[in-house]
Amino acid sequence: MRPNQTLILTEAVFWNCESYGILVLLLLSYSPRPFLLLGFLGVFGVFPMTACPGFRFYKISDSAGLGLRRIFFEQSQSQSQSKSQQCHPKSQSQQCHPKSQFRSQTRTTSYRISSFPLPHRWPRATHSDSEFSSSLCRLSHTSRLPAPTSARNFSSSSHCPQPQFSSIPSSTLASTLGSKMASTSEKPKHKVTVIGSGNWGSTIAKVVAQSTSEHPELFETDVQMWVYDEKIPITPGSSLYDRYGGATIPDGPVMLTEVINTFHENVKYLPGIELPHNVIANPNLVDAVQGATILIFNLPHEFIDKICKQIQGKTLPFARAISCIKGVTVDEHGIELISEYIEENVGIYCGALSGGNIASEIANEQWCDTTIAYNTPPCDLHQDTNGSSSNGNGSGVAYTHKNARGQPSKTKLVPVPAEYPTLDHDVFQKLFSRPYFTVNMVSDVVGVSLGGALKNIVAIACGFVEGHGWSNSGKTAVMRRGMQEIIKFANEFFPETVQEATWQESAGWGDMIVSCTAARNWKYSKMAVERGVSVQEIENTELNGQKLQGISTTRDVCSFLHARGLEGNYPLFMAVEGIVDGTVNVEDIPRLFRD
Ligand SMILES: NC(=O)c1ccc[n+]([C@@H]2O[C@H](COP(=O)([O-])OP(=O)(O)OC[C@H]3O[C@@H](n4cnc5c(N)ncnc54)[C@H](O)[C@@H]3O)[C@@H](O)[C@H]2O)c1
Ligand SMILES: O=P(O)(O)OC[C@H](O)CO
Repeated sequence: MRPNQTLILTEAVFWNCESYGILVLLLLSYSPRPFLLLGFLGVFGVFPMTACPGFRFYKISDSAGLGLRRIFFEQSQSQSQSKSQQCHPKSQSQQCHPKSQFRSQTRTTSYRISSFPLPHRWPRATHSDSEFSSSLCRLSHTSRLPAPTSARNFSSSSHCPQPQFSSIPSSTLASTLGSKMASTSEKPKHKVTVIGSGNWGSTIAKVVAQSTSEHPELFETDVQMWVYDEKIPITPGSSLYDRYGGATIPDGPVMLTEVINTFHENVKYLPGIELPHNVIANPNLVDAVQGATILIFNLPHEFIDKICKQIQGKTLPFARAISCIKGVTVDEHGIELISEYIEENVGIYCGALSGGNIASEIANEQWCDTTIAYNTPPCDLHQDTNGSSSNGNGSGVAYTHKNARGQPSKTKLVPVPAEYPTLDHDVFQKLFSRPYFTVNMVSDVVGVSLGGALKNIVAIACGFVEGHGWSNSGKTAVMRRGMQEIIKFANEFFPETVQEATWQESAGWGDMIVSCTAARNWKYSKMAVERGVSVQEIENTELNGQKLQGISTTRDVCSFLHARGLEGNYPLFMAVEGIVDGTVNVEDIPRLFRD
C-alpha cells in the first residue's frame, strides 16, 4: 500500500470517528515501522470505521496503477436528508435543532478526490503526487474536499505552497491533518461560489477572491467559479499556443476550465486579466455550489432557469445569494426579478448587485462604485422580534421574511446558523468592496434590479440614435425619457417597495450613463445601424460568445406590456422593440415620442 492510500484511509476515519482518527494519526506519526502498522490497521482499522454511525460505503480503487486515483466515501444520504425533511420549522426537538440540521447537511456530502484534469505537459507521476498534495492543502484550509480541478492550480496557490507528496514526512502529514482537527473546533466561515464565468462573472470572481484572502476570519479563502465549459482551440500564434510552448502543445483543443486553472486567466471571456489563484474554476455546477453559504449568480439571464433547476435541493438550505444578473423573467403569471426567481426556485434568500460597471474596467482595477440591495432576513440576525436567540437554541425562529414586493414570502428560510459570521450588510460590504470598487449597501432590491435590467433597453435605443448619426444631445433625450419609463414601470408594478432614492445610486443614473456611452448593448446596437444589419447578427459575429441582454429584455418587457395593453405608456420601450423587429425605423423615434 502506498503511503497516500494510508493517509486517505486515516482521513476517512477522522471524519467519522474523530477520537479513533486521532489515535490512528498518532500511531502513524510515531510508528518506526508504518508498513507493519498499516497491516494492523487494515484488519483492526476498517472494522471500527464501519461501525461508526452513518457509515455506508467506503472504497479505495487503484485502477490506474499510479497510486491512489479515486476514493469514494459516502454516508447515508437518504437517512440524513429525511431527518432534515421531517423537521417542522417550529420543532424544538434536538434532531430538528437548526444546528443539527446543519450537521446532517454537512455530513451528507460525499467526499471525492478524483479526475483532476492533467495538464498536457505534466508527467503523470508528478500529477499523481500533486493531486494528492492538493487534497492535503484543502483539508487544512477548508471543511470539505475540493471539487475536481487542476493539480497545478493548487501547486501554485499562493496560500498553500505544495510540497511533493513523496517528500512529506509523516510528522508533516500528522500536523497537516492536525490542523484540520483543530479547525473543526473553529467557527465555520462563509464559503463563496460564483455561478458564471463570463466577462462580469470572472471579474466578480476576481473581486471576491481578493476579499476572501483579505478576510480569513469571515470567509474560506478559495472561491469556486462555475464555468459553462467549452473547448478552447490552441492555434499557432495565439497567446495560449505560446504559453503551452514547445513540444507540450496539446494536439487538440483544451477545456476552458483547465486553461483557467492552469494559467489563471479566462482567455475567452476576460482575456489579459490574471485571476487570483484562489479562484477555482469548476465545470460541475452541483459540485461548485456544494457547501457554499454565499452564492453569487452572474451569468446571462436567459440561462437562469436551467441553472436553478440544476441546483434545486443541492445547495445548503441556509445559503444566501446575490444576483449580479441584469434582466427579468416574464411568463404567463407576470414579471419577476431574477432575485425573486432564484429565491422561489432555489429556496434561498437573494439580493442584487448592480451599478454602472463595465467589467473590463473593474477587472483592470479602475475605480468605480456599485450598489448592493440586500434585506437581511430577520432570522439571520440571530435575534427574533422579541430579541431572543433565533437559531442558537431553536426557539423563536423566524422562517418567513418579506419578499422584494414587501409580501410574506412563499419561500420559508432556514436561518444561517449562529456559528457563522452574521450574514448582513457588513459581511457583504467586506466581500465585494475593493479599493477600486466602492460598494453602497441599500435595501431596495426592486429598484436595483429594475435599474440594471431596463437600462439595457435604453442603451440599445442610444446605440440606434447614435448609429443613425444623431448627436450626444439626441442621446441625452433618450436617456432622460428612458429613465422616466424605468421609474414609471417600477412604480406601476412594484409600488410596495421601490424607493425613489435608488435612482440616484450607481444602480440608477450611474448605470444609465455608462451603459449609454460605453457598454456593449450601446456599442453593438450602434454598430448594427451603421452596418445596416440586425443586432442579433452583430452579437453572433462580433461578441465571441458574450451576450447582449438588452434584446431579450426588450422582448420580455414589451410582451408583458402588450399583454396589459399598456404600450402607450412606454413609447421608448416600444420603439426599441419595433426597431429590433424591423417594423419601426430609427428615424421614427422623434415622432413616436411626440405621439
Ligand atoms: N460584462 C459587463 O460589463 C457586465 C457588467 C455588469 C453586469 N453584467 C451582467 O452580468 C451578467 C453576466 O454577464 P457576463 O458579461 O458575465 O456574461 P457574457 O456576456 O460574457 O456571457 C457569456 C457567458 O454565458 C455563458 N454561457 C453560454 N452558453 C451558456 C449556456 N447554455 N448555459 C450557461 N451559460 C452559458 C458563457 O460560458 C459565458 O460565461 C449579465 O446579466 C450582464 O448584463 C455584465
Ligand atoms: O456591456 P453591457 O451593455 O452588458 O452593460 C454592462 C453593464 O451593465 C454596465 O453597467
